[in-house]
Amino acid sequence: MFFGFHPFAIFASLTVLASGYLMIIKPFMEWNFKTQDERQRDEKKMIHEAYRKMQISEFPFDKKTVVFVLGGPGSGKGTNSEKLVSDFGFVHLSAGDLLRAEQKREVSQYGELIAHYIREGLIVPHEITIGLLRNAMMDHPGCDRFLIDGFPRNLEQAKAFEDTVCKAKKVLYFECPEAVLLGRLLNRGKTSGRTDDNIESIKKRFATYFNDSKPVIDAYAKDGKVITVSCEGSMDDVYKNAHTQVTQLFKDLGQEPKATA
Ligand SMILES: Nc1ncnc2c1ncn2[C@@H]1O[C@H](COP(=O)(O)OP(=O)(O)OP(=O)(O)O)[C@@H](O)[C@H]1O
Ligand SMILES: O=c1ccn([C@@H]2O[C@H](COP(=O)(O)O)[C@@H](O)[C@H]2O)c(=O)[nH]1
Repeated sequence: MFFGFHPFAIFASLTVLASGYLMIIKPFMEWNFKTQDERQRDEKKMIHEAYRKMQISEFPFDKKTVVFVLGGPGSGKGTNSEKLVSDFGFVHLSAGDLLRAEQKREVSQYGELIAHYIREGLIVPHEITIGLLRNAMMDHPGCDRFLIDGFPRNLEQAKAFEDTVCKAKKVLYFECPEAVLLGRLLNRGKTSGRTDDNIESIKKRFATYFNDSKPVIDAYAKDGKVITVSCEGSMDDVYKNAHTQVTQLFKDLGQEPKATA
C-alpha cells in the first residue's frame, strides 16, 4: 500500500507525465494556437533552413582562397579591390556594400538597424554580416578566390567568420594616415550619397576603426598574415604596389597568380 510513495514509482510517474506533456499536449497546444498563416510561415522557414543547411554543407568554403582587405575608412580598399578582380579573378565582396544592399531591401527585417549602425559608424552584429557574406560566397560556386573588403571589423567577427565559414589566407592592409583618410572621405561625400560620408559620422567611424578594427590587423600581423600596401601616392602607384604584393601572395600559396578560368 506504500507503493505510491516508493521513489521509483514517483520517478516513473513523473517520467510518464513529462513524456506525455512533451509528446502530446505541447505539440497539440502549439499547433492549435497558431493561425494557418503562422503554421505556413513556420513550415516555409523549416524548409528554407533545411535547404540552406544542405547548400552550406555542399559548399567547400575551406577550399577557397579568402583574402581580407582592411584599412581605415577611405584608404582605397574598394578602389583597389575592383582592379584586383580583373587581374587575378577574385570575386570582390564588400561587407559595407552588402549591408547597404540589405538595408535597401524592402522586406528586410534588418533595414532600420543597419541604417542606424552605419550612420553611427558602429559595427553591425556579426551574425547579420557573416550571413550576408556566406550567402554572397555561395552565389559564386565556381569561384575559388574571394576578396572580402572591409571585414572583419573587430576580433569577435574575425573569430566567428573563421569558426563558421573559413580561415583567411592573408590580409591585404591599406595603410594610410588619418589626415589623408579624412580628406578623401570628405571629397567622396560630395557625390557618394552615403549617409556616413559627413564629418560627424566620419569621426565616429575613425573611433571604431582605431578601437575595434585596427586590433584585428595587429592580430593577423602577429600571425604573419598581413601584407601592407601604403595608400599614399597616386592611384596607379598604389595599385602597382598592391598588384606586386598579390602576385607574390599567390606564388607563396603555390598558385598561378593569373586567373585560370
Ligand atoms: N591613391 C588615391 N589617391 C587619391 N584618391 C584616392 C586614392 N585611392 C582612392 N581614392 C579615392 O578615395 C576615396 C575612398 O576610396 P575607396 O572608396 O576605395 O576607399 P574604401 O577604403 O573602400 O572606403 P570605405 O571603407 O569608406 O568604403 C574615393 O573617392 C577614391 O576615389
Ligand atoms: O563588417 C562590417 C562592414 C561594415 N559595417 C558597417 O558599414 C559601414 C560602412 O562600411 P564600409 O566598409 O566603409 O563601406 C561601417 O562604418 C559599419 O557601420 C559593419 O558594421 N560591419
